[in-house]
Amino acid sequence: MVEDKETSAPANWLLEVKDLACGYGDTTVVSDINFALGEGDIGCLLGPSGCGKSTILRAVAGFLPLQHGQIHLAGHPISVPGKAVPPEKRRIGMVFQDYALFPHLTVAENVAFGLRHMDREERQLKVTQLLELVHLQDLADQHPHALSGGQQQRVALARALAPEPTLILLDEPFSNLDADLRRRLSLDVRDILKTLGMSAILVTHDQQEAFAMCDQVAVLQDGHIQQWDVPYNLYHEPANRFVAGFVGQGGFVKGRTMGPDSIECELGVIRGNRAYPWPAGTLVDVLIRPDDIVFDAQSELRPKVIEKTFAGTSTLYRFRLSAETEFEALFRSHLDFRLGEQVPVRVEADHLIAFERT
Ligand SMILES: Nc1ncnc2c1ncn2[C@@H]1O[C@H](COP(=O)(O)OP(=O)(O)OP(=O)(O)O)[C@@H](O)[C@H]1O
Repeated sequence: MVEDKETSAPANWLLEVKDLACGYGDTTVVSDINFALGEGDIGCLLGPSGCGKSTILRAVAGFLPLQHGQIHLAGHPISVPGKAVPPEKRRIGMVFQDYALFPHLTVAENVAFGLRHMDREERQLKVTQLLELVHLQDLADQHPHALSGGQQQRVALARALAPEPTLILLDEPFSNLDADLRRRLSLDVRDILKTLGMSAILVTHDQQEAFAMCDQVAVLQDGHIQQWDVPYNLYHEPANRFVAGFVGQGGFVKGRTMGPDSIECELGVIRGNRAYPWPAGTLVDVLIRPDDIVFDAQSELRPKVIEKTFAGTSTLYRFRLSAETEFEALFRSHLDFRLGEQVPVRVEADHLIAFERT
C-alpha cells in the first residue's frame, strides 16, 4: 500500500481509494482517506479501537455508501459519485473475526458454498485444492463445531478464496484466538495469500500481527491516516508522536537540540541519522526504544532498575535515572540485574526521533 494523493498515480494499482469520507447517517467517521494497493500486496489498517478501521473496510466491501471520494478495483470504478457496485458483484472476499461458518454444513460444503455454479467434479477438485492449501484436507467431512478456532478460521479463509476474488478483506480475523495461535496463523495466512499472489487488507489493532503479516501498514487515529509505510519505517521513522507511541515500545525523554542531528538529554548526547530544522536550544522530547539502550560496563550513566519483566531469551528492564527520566531497555536474559541495582548503560541509537516539546 502506498500513499496516493496524486492524480498522476500509476494506473495499475489493484485497489485505489481516493479522498474517501464515510460514516453513519449524518456523522462522518473517516475522512481524507487515500491509499493504493498493488497486485499481490498485503496492506493493513492498524489503529486503536474506534478509529475507523472497519468503517473503511465496509466502504471497500460495498456495505457502506461513501459520503465523498472514489474507490477503484482492478481498474473498474466500484464506488464513484452516482454509482456503487453492490457487494456481491465486487469480487471481494471477506473473513470476519467470528468465522461466520454455516454450522449445518461440513468443512467441504462450507468451502463449496460459493461454487454452486460449477459442475460437481470441478467443484470437488477446487474444494480439495483449497483444503490442501489451508492444511485441512483431513477434516473435510467434519462440522465446524468439531474444529478449533484456528481451524475454523482457515475454513473461513478457504471459503472466501474459493470464488477467486480479486481482493480479500480480513477484519480482525485472529482476535478470538490465543496469542500463540494468533502469531502462527497470521504467518500461515500470509504464506497462503503470497502463494496465491492474492491481494488483501487486514484490519487489526495488534501491531505485532500487522508487522508480521503485512507489506505496508496504515496507522489510523480518529478517522485519519497518520502514516503508511513499511513496518521498519513506522518503527524507526514515525511521522508523528501518535505513531511513535502506538507502534512499538518506548517512551520519551526530555532533551534540547545541540545541532541539526544531535540532542542533549539526561542520557547524554544522542546523535542520529537525520537532521531537524529546529535551532540549537529547542526543547524536544526524544524517543527512546528499549533496543536503543545497551549495557556498557565502562559507562558512567547508572540508572536504577525499577521494574523487570523476564521473557525467556530477553528481559525488559525499566530504569529510573531521575524523578523525571525513566526509560526501558531490552537485554539478553543472561544480563541479570536486581530490582534497585544501578546498571551501567549507554544509548546506542542511530535513529534519532524527536518531536518539538509543546
Ligand atoms: N453501525 C454504526 N452506526 C453508528 N456508528 C457506528 C457504527 N459502526 C461504527 N460506528 C462508530 O464509528 C466509529 C468507528 O468505528 P469502527 O468500527 O470503524 O472502528 P474500528 O477502528 O474498526 O474499531 P474496533 O477495533 O473497535 O472494531 C466508532 O465511533 C463507532 O462507534
